[in-house]
Amino acid sequence: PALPAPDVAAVAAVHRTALSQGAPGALTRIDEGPRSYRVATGEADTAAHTPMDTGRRFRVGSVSKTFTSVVLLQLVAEGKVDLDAPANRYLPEPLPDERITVRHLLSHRSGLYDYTNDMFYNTVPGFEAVRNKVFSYQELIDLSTARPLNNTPGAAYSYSNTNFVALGAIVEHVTGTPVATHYQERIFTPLRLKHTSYVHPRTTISGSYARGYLRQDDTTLPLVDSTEQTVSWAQSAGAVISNAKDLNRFFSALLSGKLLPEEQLREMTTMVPVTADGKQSYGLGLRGRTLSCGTTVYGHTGTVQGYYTYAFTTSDGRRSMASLANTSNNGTVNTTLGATLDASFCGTDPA
Ligand SMILES: CC1(C)S[C@@H]2[C@H](NC(=O)CCCC[C@H](NC(=O)C[NH3+])C(=O)[O-])C(=O)N2[C@H]1C(=O)[O-]
Repeated sequence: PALPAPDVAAVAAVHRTALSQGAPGALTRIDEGPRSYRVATGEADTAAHTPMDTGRRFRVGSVSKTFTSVVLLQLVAEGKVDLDAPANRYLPEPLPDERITVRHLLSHRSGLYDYTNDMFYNTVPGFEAVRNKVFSYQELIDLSTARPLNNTPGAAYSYSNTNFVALGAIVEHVTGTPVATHYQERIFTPLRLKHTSYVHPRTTISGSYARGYLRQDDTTLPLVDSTEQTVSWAQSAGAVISNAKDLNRFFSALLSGKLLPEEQLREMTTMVPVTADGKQSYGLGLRGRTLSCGTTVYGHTGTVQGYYTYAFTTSDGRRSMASLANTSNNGTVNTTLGATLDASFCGTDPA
């Protein structure tokens, strides 16, 4: 059945609410075949008072995990990696539990502790301590394995950046090629994602971009401009830079079968509920959300210092939406921004 037309006025209202809650700016772009709907609100740069526009690039955070999952699943299709083999078969140094499989990493069921819980316990000091640091994959994995597993491998869903750092290490160890090359040759170039890049450990964003503003734990203090950073604390778990048009093209291509063979796309989109109401689910590097109108959309969310992202598409990839608010450490804004999904795919304000 055809989806109702996007409610662009409702998208604009969501943006205005996000700004009232502390976001300097917001943008949403919806693409459906040749049609696009664009809404930009507030400022991309609060010092220069530059207006936000929907073409601006931004750090996508954990939306990067879906790019990493596509690379990994292409390697599975090429027979280079077995989803249900122990991850240790493909790693230079072993994880502490042989039972952790590649599939456990992709579905956040390994139990590996998320080192960012400690790294960013104090938001701004934690960020300032790492914003110019360069980590190896192994250093990040070691931070995680210094703590016990959250759960027996496979026994529970427990989201952890460590999983997608380990997957980046697997890609590089198995192929001898950096993840940046795989992203470029397997995804960015074939899909003509001209505004998408992986430039770790460079700290600057090229072209036209939105600056990001991190809210302090003492919310009475001013926002911190967090735009320039290596994102080395995340790498294959969060360091991709893109824009709304490219994210829409990526998720549309993915769900319409242009990036993975049918078998691997079926594995990726085999979703497991992760909330009690069953409205949120996780597959392999892919989030599912069932909206107020009953439509389920597939994509990922992202939180990186100064940037909240939602990037989702319909099960057939016909309609895609990407939304950004250029602030973070502000859960109210993050929740508010999520209402662009209902406005974009259900055509109504959320009930
Ligand atoms: C599961 C998430 C939400 S967290 C995970 C990843 N982002 C991070 O792990 C960064 C966490 C610290 C970010 C920082 N917060 C603090 O420092 C709080 N003390 C801020 O808000 O900028 C990402 O992206 N994922 C999101 C996702 O997948 O949606």
